Amino acid sequence: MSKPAYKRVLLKLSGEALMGDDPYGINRGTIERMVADVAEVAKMGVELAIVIGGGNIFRGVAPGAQGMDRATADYMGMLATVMNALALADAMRHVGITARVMSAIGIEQVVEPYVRPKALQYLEEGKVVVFAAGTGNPFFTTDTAAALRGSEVSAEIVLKATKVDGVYTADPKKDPHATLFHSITFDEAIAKHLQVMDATAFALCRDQKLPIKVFSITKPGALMRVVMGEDEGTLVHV
Ligand SMILES: Nc1ncnc2c1ncn2[C@@H]1O[C@H](COP(=O)(O)OP(=O)(O)O)[C@@H](O)[C@H]1O
Ligand SMILES: O=c1ccn([C@@H]2O[C@H](COP(=O)(O)OP(=O)(O)O)[C@@H](O)[C@H]2O)c(=O)[nH]1
Repeated sequence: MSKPAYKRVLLKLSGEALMGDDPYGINRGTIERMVADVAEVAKMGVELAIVIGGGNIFRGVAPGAQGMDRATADYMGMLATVMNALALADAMRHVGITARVMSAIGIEQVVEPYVRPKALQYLEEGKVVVFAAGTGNPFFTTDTAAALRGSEVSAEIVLKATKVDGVYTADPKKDPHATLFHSITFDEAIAKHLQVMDATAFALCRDQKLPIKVFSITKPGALMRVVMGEDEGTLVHV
């Protein structure tokens, strides 16, 4: 049997993808499918650090957050990622995967704080580490948290599992003529203002020479193909 292409990866799971076809929240079937994909990869011995988004929960409260101070709304978004992280870790437990949630903001009664050496230890022990609360700072995104944590734990690649199957010339949800890139450089992605990830995340990965693979989380087997180094999604590179 062929071997995985990576020993340690940082997987960014879209919060919004967790809602499946629901208007907001966590869809049971969707999270179970995602976790099944993740478990398959973890069981091959790939060390997995996960950053989870929060858009699925934040969407539900967004009408009430209108006009709210940006930083306050961002802290709500970070708390939303903590809920997703807890749900994800619990779903992993159900399929026999040991996961540890670490939060970037102090919330000790609920989850342990992020401590880099501890995270590295868990990864070496074969546990899945779920990073919650993004970077812990407002005005950032969980994509930037993925770039940051990926750099901190020396992941070989950031795998951005999202709702589209790669990076397009324009947002494929809005432009039916958009075409898919097989690969693209960080500088090109930033210069073209491609919105699939924010510029802060792209710039951090570029400076750390940490490649990103963008692929679909809803496409069956896509995560496994990416981990096996097969042709799937878009590679963003230096
Ligand atoms: N050039 C592009 N290529 C691919 N997707 C794009 C592009 N521009 C905008 N998008 C949009 O970016 C979304 C992914 O980014 P984001 O909203 O951060 O999702 P996530 O929930 O995965 O963090 C896609 O669902 C897609 O609609
Ligand atoms: O370091 C961070 C990470 C996240 N957020 C907030 O948390 C929300 C949820 O994260 P994101 O939108 O990146 O998740 P997604 O659903 O797109 O994966 C963001 O909109 C921000 O408001 C933040 O303020 N700082």
